[in-house]
Amino acid sequence: MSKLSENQIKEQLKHIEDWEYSDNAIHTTIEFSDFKDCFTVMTRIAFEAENLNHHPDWSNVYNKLSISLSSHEAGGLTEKDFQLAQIIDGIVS
Ligand SMILES: C[C@H](O)[C@H](O)[C@H]1CNC2=NC(N)=NC(=O)C2=N1
Repeated sequence: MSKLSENQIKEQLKHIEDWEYSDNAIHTTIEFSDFKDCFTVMTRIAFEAENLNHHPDWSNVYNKLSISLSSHEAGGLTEKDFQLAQIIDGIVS
């Protein structure tokens, strides 16, 4: 999958909520009421990521989940990153 141009990235950013673009990746932090809720969502995201064969760089501390998406093989952002971001938005909203 090919790396998106800056203009394509700008267009794609309109379709996702609460993600910021920096360092060739998109990032978000989500807060839950507790660890159990957070890990439940992480499990759901993990199944979607496997399905897409596209995986988040993420970290979790108690009720907070920080996610960065980029396409390692393309060395930047591809449509898959935005596809997964939209799926994550759907799971958390
Ligand atoms: C072999 C397999 O297709 C690759 O390693 C996939 C798996 N998941 C991936 N996830 C992400 N975020 N970027 C990749 O380039 C990537 N590549």
